[in-house]
Amino acid sequence: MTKVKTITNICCIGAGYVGGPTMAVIAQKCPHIKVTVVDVNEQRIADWNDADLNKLPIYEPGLADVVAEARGRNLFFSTDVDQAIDEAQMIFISVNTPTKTYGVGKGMAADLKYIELCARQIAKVSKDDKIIVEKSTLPVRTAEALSTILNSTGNGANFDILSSPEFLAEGTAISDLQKPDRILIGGDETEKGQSAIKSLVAVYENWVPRENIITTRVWSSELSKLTANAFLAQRVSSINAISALCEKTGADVDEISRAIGADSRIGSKFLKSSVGFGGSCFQKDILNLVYLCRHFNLPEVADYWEQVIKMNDYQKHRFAKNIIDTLFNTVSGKKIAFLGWAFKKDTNDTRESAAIYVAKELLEDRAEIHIYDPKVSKEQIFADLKSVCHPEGSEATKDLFKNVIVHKDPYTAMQSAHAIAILTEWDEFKTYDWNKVYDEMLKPAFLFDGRNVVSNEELEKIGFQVYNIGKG
Ligand SMILES: NC(=O)c1ccc[n+]([C@@H]2O[C@H](COP(=O)([O-])OP(=O)(O)OC[C@H]3O[C@@H](n4cnc5c(N)ncnc54)[C@H](O)[C@@H]3O)[C@@H](O)[C@H]2O)c1
Ligand SMILES: O=c1ccn([C@@H]2O[C@H](COP(=O)(O)OP(=O)(O)O[C@H]3O[C@H](CO)[C@@H](O)[C@H](O)[C@H]3O)[C@@H](O)[C@H]2O)c(=O)[nH]1
Repeated sequence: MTKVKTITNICCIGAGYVGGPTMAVIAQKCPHIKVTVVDVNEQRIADWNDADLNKLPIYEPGLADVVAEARGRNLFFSTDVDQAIDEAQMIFISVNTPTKTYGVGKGMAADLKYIELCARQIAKVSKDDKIIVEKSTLPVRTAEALSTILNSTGNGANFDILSSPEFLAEGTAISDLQKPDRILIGGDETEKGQSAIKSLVAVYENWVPRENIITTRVWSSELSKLTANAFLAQRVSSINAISALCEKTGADVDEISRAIGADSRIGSKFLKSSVGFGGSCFQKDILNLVYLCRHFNLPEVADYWEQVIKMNDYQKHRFAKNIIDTLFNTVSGKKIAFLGWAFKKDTNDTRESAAIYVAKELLEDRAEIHIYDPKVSKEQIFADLKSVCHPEGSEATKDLFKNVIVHKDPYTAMQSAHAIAILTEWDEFKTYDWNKVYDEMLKPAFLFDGRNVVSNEELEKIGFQVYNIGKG
C-alpha cells in the first residue's frame, strides 16, 4: 500500500491575489507546516516582507493580521524559487493564467506559458518525489500536459498532480479561506493519486470539516472551477438583462431580486444588478470555456456561454450611453466625477473593472473625468486606461490623459462636476455629505448610480437627478 505523506513543507509559486492570501491562511492554520511563497517579481516579494503591513501588495480585509501572525514563524516570502521547490514536499502552482493576447486562441484561450515555465523549473530542480497542486484556474486536462512535462524532462523524481482550484472572492478572501463553502481536490484514481489526495486533505482538515472537502477525478475538478465562475457570472448577466427591461417598464430590479431570491431553488446571492461584472476571473474563465467548447466542436454550447459576456459588455455600454444621452447627447468638455475604480469594494484590484470601459467611452466623447477611489493608485488608473484606450501609446493617448484627473479627496473630485457616476459599491459613499456635494455641483446635478448604493429618495429630496440601474 502507498504510504500517505505527512506534509511539513509547502512551496507556493506565485505571490499574487491567490498565492499570498491562500498561503497566509494555510500557514496561520497549520503552524507545524513551513510555507514558502515565491515569485519572480522582486518588488512584490519585497512588499510582502515589508515591516509596514500597510504596504502589503494586496488590500484585503483581515489579511494584514494573518500575515502578522504567521510571517517569520512558518510563513516566508522569497524570490529564491529553486530553493523553495527543492525543499518542498508539496508545491502549489498559483501563477497567473491570463487570456492569450497572441497567436492561436488569441482573445479566448488561457495563456499557459507561466504554468509551463513552472513545470519545467520544478522538473529541473526536484531531486525527490513531490505532490504538485494546481491552484491556478486551468482548462480541463491541463494536468495531463503538466504530467508530460514533469515526467519527461526531470531527473527521475516522481510527481503526483492534484487539481485544487481556489474559490475565494476578492474583498472577502480571508473569510472565504478561513471558512470555505468547500475545498475541492481532484486526483488520479490510482493508489498513488489517492494517497496524494489524502495528503492534501490532511492539510485542509486542520481547519476545514472533512464533509466540506470534496474529492473528485482531476478533470472534474479542473472543469468545476470554470463551471462555477460561468454560473456565477451568468446570474449577474441574467439580472442585468432584466434590469434593462425594468428601466423600460417601471419595474424595480432590486424588488425583483428580492422576490425571486426568496425562492430557495434560485437563492438570493449574486442577484445584484450592476454596471457590469469585472475582476480578473469571470470574463477570462468564460472565454476559456467558450474556447474549449469550440475546440471540442460544441458550437451551441460555446454560443450559450458567450452570451454571458456579450450581455456584460452591453450593460457597461448601456451605462456609458445613458450618461451621454442624459447630458444632452454630449459630454464633450464636461466634468464627470467617478466614485470608485476597483472592480468591487474592499479590494485594490482593478482588473477588468467596469469603470475602465465606461471611462473609455466617455473619453471618446471628450469628457473630462475626475476619479476618486479609496484604494486604487493613480499609477494603476493610468495603466488601466492606457491598456484600453491606446495600448501602443500615441499622440492621442496624451490627449486622453490630459482629460483624466485622479483625486485623493472625493469632494474635490465632485466639485463643479456636471455629473457623478458611481462605479464601485464602496461603503464610504453612503456616508458622504450629499448636501455639500449638491451645493458645489453644476445644475442640474446628475447622479448615475451604477451600483444602487446611495439612497434615491434622500438624494432626490436634496435636488439630484438620480439614474439607477434597473429602476424605471
Ligand atoms: N484573483 C482571484 O480572486 C482568483 C481567485 C481564484 C482563482 N484565481 C486564479 O489563480 C491564478 C492566479 O491569480 P492571481 O489573481 O493570484 O494572479 P496574480 O497575477 O495576482 O499573481 C500571479 C503571480 O505569479 C507570478 N509568476 C508568474 N510566473 C511565475 C513563475 N514562473 N515563477 C514565479 N512566479 C511567477 C507573477 O509574478 C505574479 O505575482 C489564476 O489562474 C487565476 O485565474 C484567481
Ligand atoms: O450580485 C452580484 C455579484 C457580483 N457582481 C460583480 O461581479 C464581479 C465579480 O464579483 P465576485 O465574484 O464577488 O468577485 P471575484 O473576486 O471576481 O470572485 C469570483 O472569481 C474568483 C476567481 O476565479 C472566484 O474564485 C470566486 O469564487 C468568484 O466569486 C464584481 O465586479 C462584482 O461587482 C455583481 O455585479 N452582482
